[in-house]
Amino acid sequence: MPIILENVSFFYSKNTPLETAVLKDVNLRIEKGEFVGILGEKGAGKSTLTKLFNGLLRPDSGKVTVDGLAPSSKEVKRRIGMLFQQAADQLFCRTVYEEIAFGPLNFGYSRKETEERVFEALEAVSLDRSMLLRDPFSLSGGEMQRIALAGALALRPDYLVLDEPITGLDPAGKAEILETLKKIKDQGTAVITVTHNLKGFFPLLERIVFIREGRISFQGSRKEYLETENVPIPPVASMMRELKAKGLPVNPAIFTVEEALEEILRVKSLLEKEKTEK
Ligand SMILES: Nc1ncnc2c1ncn2[C@@H]1O[C@H](COP(=O)(O)OP(=O)(O)OP(=O)(O)O)[C@@H](O)[C@H]1O
Repeated sequence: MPIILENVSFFYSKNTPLETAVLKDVNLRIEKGEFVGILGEKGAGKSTLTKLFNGLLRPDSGKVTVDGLAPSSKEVKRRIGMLFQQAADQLFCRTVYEEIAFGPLNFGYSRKETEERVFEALEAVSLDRSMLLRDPFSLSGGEMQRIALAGALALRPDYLVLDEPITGLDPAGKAEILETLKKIKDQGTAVITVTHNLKGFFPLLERIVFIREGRISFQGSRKEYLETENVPIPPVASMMRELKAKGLPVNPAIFTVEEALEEILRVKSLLEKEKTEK
């Protein structure tokens, strides 16, 4: 069963002079196993939206359910793993082991079961067991992010919700997290990420939800997204669009640099063939 939002509206500081309507009549359904990108301008309401999924915030009107359960239930806290923007802010234990074990122990799993989950989660984020006794704060930004991710994975969530998970990481750290997320999704966990980083995420997204001023202004596939006006698109898609506008018969619905190269070479050989035939 999915995460379902029905006619959801949300205000900060409701019934005060500072009242701000952030989400307006949002309808959304996220299925298990999907890779969904939540995009939109700054302040559009993306982070607020994700906080409704697991009850960190409650809607002022409308309804949120997760597999038919209320977001405030403890089971939903297990089913939805959350990872916020600055992973370091989410870490607070003395060792990497304690950090990853925190969730399972808190949910009452035995020491043995917890240990199994710690090892499994560490493997999922491609880190070595030699790391377990390290102080999390002695790690690189990318490693810290992966430890925070492992902490969320140790509860074997059905949905992983991330807010700008690669912001601030170096290129190697970004690539590691993207690869890990792809693996997690391939194993059946839904990955839902708020991001401005289209370059990194676009090739992975199966569905895009675009928020504009608190409303969903678009939801659909990457291909449909690229056909939409007034939305930011990845640099590679923008280049293909320009080539098409210049009269080259390229397919503009391209998501990765590798595909772009292949498409450009295809068109090049097509044009050369046409020229020799004339
Ligand atoms: N705790 C809060 N109290 C009052 N207003 C808030 C609070 N958190 C966010 N807001 C406001 O709500 C609106 C939506 O914020 P939100 O963080 O959900 O947007 P966002 O789309 O995630 O933005 P960004 O891309 O900049 O992270 C913004 O105008 C923001 O200033």
